[in-house]
Amino acid sequence: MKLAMIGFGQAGGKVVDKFVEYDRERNAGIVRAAVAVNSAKADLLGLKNIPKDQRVLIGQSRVKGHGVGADNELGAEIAEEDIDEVQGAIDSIPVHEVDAFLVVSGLGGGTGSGGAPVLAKHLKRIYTEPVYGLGILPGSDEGGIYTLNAARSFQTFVREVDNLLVFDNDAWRKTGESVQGGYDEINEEIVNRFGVLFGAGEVQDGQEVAESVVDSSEIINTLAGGGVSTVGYASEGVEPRKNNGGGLLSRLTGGDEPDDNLDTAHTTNRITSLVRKAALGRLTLPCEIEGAERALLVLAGPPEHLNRKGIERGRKWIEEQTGSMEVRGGDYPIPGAEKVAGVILLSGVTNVPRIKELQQVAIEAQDNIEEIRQESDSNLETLINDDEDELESLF
Ligand SMILES: Nc1nc2c(ncn2[C@@H]2O[C@H](COP(=O)(O)OP(=O)(O)OP(=O)(O)O)[C@@H](O)[C@H]2O)c(=O)[nH]1
Repeated sequence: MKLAMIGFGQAGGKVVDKFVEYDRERNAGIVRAAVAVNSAKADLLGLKNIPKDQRVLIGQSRVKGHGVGADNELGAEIAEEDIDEVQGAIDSIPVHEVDAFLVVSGLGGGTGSGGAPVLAKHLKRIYTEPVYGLGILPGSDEGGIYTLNAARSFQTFVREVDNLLVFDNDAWRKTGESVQGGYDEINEEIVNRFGVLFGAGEVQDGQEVAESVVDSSEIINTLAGGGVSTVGYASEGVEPRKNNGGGLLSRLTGGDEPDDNLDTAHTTNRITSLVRKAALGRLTLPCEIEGAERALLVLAGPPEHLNRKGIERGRKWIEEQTGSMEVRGGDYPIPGAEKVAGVILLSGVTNVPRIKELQQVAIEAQDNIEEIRQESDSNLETLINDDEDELESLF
């Protein structure tokens, strides 16, 4: 499907920048337009692929291009104040050619955390196309203020978008490695997973169209109904069939190769196991899949390694696991690809212990911050006033 992507804040900008690169390399046709919005000038300068005239600096009069320093209330305020400048960049997007908007942001900081929900609300008011969010949760080692920001932003963002796709940095941290160091790899993972998902339904001219190919309306219908979504992914390398599959020998022998049945069974089994691995492995937002309201299964790879039976079996299995009656599924044929990938979008998930944990830590952080603020006020009073109150201030 064709998206207008808007990256808000540093993480959002970097991820959208990477999406543009992914799209260009694979000719995937997902990113119809890309915009970056930030209150920090340096972050915008660091981007490589988003066109310069599509990078919007907001809040200049308030923060002079230096960012909001993890103050997401300020982030929300300046987004509201400068929404016309953001709209200016969006005005140059041929919106009639996009299927949806995707607002991408890290939820732990200030600019994106506060600004992304404001932008989503604005877009929904103006356009009829769906507005999705891609929200990135901070690592649990990032500290109280990031957790508090994320919990408040999450709550607001979910309400303002048609669906919030979530990626949890914490679940993707490698052991012994700080989240900071691993961002490049993490961003690669984000773009890869969501790239395959959104790339489905965007068949390019001249590309093969399988009978059960996923259409972008199936992605939209899976996301419709709102709430929170998570994505599972698994892949397996395959030998691209040499181009003589339909070549001279096979044509001379009538087309069918003798081991075709065996191949079909093998392909079906591979798909079934990929579906299980994708659903039971690491999700972008770890959660219980039972109770997910809707799901979409996409099998991407060379057409000769995809088959309807495998997808049907996978779909049934997901129905059993989630208890959902709305499980869609289909192919995303990529001729010449060297792997088969199974992607599962689980939409409307509600059993998410990670969010409950985040909220708990956020409430503690909020209480602590308030306590420390009060204490520090009284400590300062004690410091600056002499014990017997004998001194008088000048004015
Ligand atoms: N996945 C991923 N997460 C990131 C990246 N950079 C930052 N983050 C996460 O995003 C959160 C918010 O950080 P930023 O996006 O840098 O913040 P900002 O929106 O620019 O806001 P301020 O810097 O406070 O003005 C952090 O807590 C990290 O968890 C990145 O490149 N990839």
